[in-house]
Amino acid sequence: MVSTPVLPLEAASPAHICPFDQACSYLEAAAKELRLAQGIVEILSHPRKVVTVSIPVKLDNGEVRVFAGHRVQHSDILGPYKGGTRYHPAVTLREVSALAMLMTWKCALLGIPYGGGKGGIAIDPKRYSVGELERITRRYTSELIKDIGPSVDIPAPDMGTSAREMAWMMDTYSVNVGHAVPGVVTGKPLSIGGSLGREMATGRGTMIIVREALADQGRSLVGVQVVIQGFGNVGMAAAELLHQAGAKIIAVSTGAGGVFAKEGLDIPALKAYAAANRRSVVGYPQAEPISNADLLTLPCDVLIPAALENQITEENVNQIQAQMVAEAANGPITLEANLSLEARGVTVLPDILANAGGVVVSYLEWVQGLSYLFWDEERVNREMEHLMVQAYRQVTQQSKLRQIPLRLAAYTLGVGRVAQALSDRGLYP
Ligand SMILES: NC(=O)C1=CN([C@@H]2O[C@H](COP(=O)(O)OP(=O)(O)OC[C@H]3O[C@@H](n4cnc5c(N)ncnc54)[C@H](O)[C@@H]3O)[C@@H](O)[C@H]2O)C=CC1
Ligand SMILES: O=C(O)CCC(=O)C(=O)O
Repeated sequence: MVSTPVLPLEAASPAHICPFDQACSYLEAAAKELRLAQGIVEILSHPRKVVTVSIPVKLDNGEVRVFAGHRVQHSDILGPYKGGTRYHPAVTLREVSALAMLMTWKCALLGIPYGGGKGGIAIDPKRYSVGELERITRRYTSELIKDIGPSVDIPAPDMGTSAREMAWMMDTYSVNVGHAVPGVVTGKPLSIGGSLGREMATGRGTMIIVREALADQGRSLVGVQVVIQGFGNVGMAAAELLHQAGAKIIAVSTGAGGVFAKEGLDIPALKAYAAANRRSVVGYPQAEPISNADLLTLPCDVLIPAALENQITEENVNQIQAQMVAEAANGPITLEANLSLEARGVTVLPDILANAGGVVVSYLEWVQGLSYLFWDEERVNREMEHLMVQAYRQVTQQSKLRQIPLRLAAYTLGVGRVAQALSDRGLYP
């Protein structure tokens, strides 16, 4: 359906795992369900702006390297572009474009006044010193100076970045424009206008959505067996909060491998172990080692992929034994695998709902900053929970009303709101 090649810089990856093609397929499915006009779908199938920059940086050893950085602005129909900044070696323009599109539907679904954007640098941050990462981040920000801003495009952390990178971005932007602009990024340190609760927000949101979905099945979190792939910002927060709520986290993993304990892991102890071991859980003594592949297929009540895209594919979907999969990561299930899980009656809680807690608290951070009024953590968490539960209820109602799976229900809500705004603004001829 996409008629013009808007992402000419790279060849598409194989169709079944190209994240941008997958994102377009979900858009098309929602558009078909909503019977949207062809022109609207055509407009929404293309990112509005695609920026790729070269980032030349002198490394500590004197060598000069050039990294590729991207920022994709998918839609600003509902407000400024909003979305994280990813540092990972597998970052490509097509991946960032897919993630930007997901942000558009996510913000619309949650009812927050943003469009969708995403950024990324193709780099393995673990291989660079703090000084090198700072120089790379500052140069990336300088290159984007005309494209970002508190009412234009507001970056935040994603995989491989954190409050530290957001502080460098905020400082670089502020120095360039000549005055402090805290609202140019969210997920900042508290010292420069960050919000309480942002660090745990994405994992907290996932915990809330899993809790609500279990409650709809007449179950509580207590004693529920959970497996989590990824033990970074999102996976660790989800693990901690689910553990506190009485769930049994039986396995978690990082890129280097995972750990498994049938009776449940001691999450605070594992967190301390990872903090002392370069964020890896490998070698944690109170559990058995397990590979990332085997972890995904463990029998459990809830599987939470919280790392990369395309982890549950046609190859392993038939081995997935979880009764519920909550997508804390963006796009961890391929199109075909998703259909297969849905056909088997597995409850799939889609990314644009299950990981929306992060952008919701980013929004609350932006609102607090703009109003120069900062809230306590209890209020931030309460406001976030309200928006998450409201969106969950809307998705389940839509699913029942239209007799469609939760993912399509979430997409019809997100896409439908953007399409309505597009039409109301008169941008559709
Ligand atoms: N940080 C945020 O606020 C948000 C993040 N997300 C999504 O959540 C996912 C994770 O992001 P973060 O936790 O922020 O990243 P992070 O960089 O803090 O942590 C990533 C974790 O995944 C692990 N990992 C990497 N490759 C892996 C592999 N092949 N197998 C298993 N584990 C692997 C890493 O070791 C690390 O534990 C991403 O898909 C991101 O887009 C979604 C919404 C908001
Ligand atoms: O907090 C934000 O603005 C964006 C978070 C994000 O990148 C995501 O939800 O995928």
